[in-house]
Amino acid sequence: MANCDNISSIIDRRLFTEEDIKLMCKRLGKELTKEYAGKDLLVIGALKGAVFFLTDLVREMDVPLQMDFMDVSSYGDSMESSGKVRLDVDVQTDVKGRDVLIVEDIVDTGHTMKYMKDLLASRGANSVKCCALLNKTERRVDDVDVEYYGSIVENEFVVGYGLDLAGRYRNLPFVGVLKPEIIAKYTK
Ligand SMILES: O=P(O)(O)OC[C@H]1O[C@H](OP(=O)(O)OP(=O)(O)O)[C@H](O)[C@@H]1O
Ligand code: HPA
Ligand SMILES: [Mg+2]
Repeated sequence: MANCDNISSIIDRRLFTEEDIKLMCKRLGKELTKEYAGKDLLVIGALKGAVFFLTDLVREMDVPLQMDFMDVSSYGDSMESSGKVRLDVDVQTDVKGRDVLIVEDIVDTGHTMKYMKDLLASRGANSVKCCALLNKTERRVDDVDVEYYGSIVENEFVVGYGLDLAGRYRNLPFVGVLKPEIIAKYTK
């Protein structure tokens, strides 16, 4: 395990500052307010990565909505997807006939998003769209529509604002890239 005495000792580069993220949430909140006006919206957050983005995003949305969560994971302690999505905790809400918006921190290979979209659609949701803070298009394996996103991100492993490496660094208030020597401690 790598120690994290302070942020500057582990971060190589900051890609998205707190201000950048705030602006993305505001822009997306406005777009989603238009999209879901007059609809019976159910927002589903993908735990654990989406937790900060979801709570900031929904507070920028001026529509009545309900929230639920699904705990899905496929990375474990690795920087590569296992290719298998594990559903640890399911939603408690009946999605039949509902307009569903899945909120994610990142769409990378697309395995997780495709899994969630297919599952919720198979349960009879009226519509299933998604909103991700980051869209790592270069790494896509599964062809899945990402209807709303904050920014495209290059093919680098990022942490912060919910995004983790082996469960750590989620609580950084910005998104950045770890120093190579920190990554090395997790990959040897
Ligand atoms: O597009 P993909 O290649 O599937 O990657 C994206 C998914 O991977 C991460 O979750 P992870 O499995 O690490 O679980 P976590 O959200 O609990 O960190 C991230 O939060 C997304 O849910
Ligand atoms: O770049 C990433 N960082 C953290 N978690 C992730 N899950 C998929 N891609 C990433
Ligand atoms: Mg996740």
